[in-house]
Amino acid sequence: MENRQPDVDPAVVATADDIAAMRTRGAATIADAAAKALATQAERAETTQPAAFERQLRAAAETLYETRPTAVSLPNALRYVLRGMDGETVTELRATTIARAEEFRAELAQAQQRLGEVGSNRLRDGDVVMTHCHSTDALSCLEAALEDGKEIEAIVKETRPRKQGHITAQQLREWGVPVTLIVDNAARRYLDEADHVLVGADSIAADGSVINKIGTSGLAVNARERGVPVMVAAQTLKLHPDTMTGHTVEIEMRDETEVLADDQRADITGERDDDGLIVENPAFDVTPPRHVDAIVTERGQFPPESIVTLMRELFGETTGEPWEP
Ligand SMILES: O=C(COP(=O)(O)O)[C@H](O)[C@H](O)COP(=O)(O)O
Repeated sequence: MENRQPDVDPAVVATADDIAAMRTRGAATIADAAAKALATQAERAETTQPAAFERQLRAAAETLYETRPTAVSLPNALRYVLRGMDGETVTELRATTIARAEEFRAELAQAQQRLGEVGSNRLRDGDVVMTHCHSTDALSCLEAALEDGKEIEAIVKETRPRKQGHITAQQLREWGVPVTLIVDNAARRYLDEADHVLVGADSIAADGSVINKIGTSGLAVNARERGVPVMVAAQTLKLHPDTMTGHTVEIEMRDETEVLADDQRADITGERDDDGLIVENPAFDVTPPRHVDAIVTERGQFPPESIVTLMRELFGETTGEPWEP
């Protein structure tokens, strides 16, 4: 990523690059990395002027924010850290910002653990869980169930085009969970063997819609038809405050080469200079609340339609750009 903000520390630009290129990915992990990057910016900001310090922190937040548009955990993390930036001198501003970032990261880890315990209560000994993509919140539920001594098996969807299902399979095998890895197209067939669908979320809208990895909505529709409950594991950090005032969540469109490499495109188009072949690569989709049974958060589980009550309690009615004072 080009550093258009001259005062932004190279470490922050590197974090932003990692998020944009998906070397750092998944909503909670992105939020954690962003908070850490703001702490680094605070540590390294070279100025004795409080106003300049604040400007640098806001520029760093903007650089991080511009990486990927869908996971609201990113602006929520930036907003949380910047709201803790307080003091009359650079020394005070630095200390409060770093402390706030550390607090955010600790709370993130705690929330994930608490959420896992709640989600685990929905799982019974011997259950088979179908997963989509790789979600640390969803995995936390499985980890807690295993710690409770429950035997769990998993059917893991590959998750084209980036195959994050492999990361899920790797983690589950490390924990000793029997894993059946399937291509996405086989999900409906294998739903007959599943007791739960368990996914994470990048954002949750005020009406209870769940925005998660592309393919989640189709899976949820099929699960409903098959009578398999759909559980969404999402810390309250995934609640999207702007949706309370009618905004929609932007769905990231990624590069076509993730779907079709240049040589594969050439195989299709041959010698033609073919602009009639269009490849679309949306990274996320929207699952309507009627296809979701429960949203599991660190504050308990909620039917999707009631999530707005929690959002109002947590965010009030006002938001703005994360870097705005
Ligand atoms: O859709 C994805 C990741 O998409 P990508 O790979 O494109 O970032 C995950 O389900 C959510 O981010 C939740 O993850 P977590 O529970 O870890 O926050």
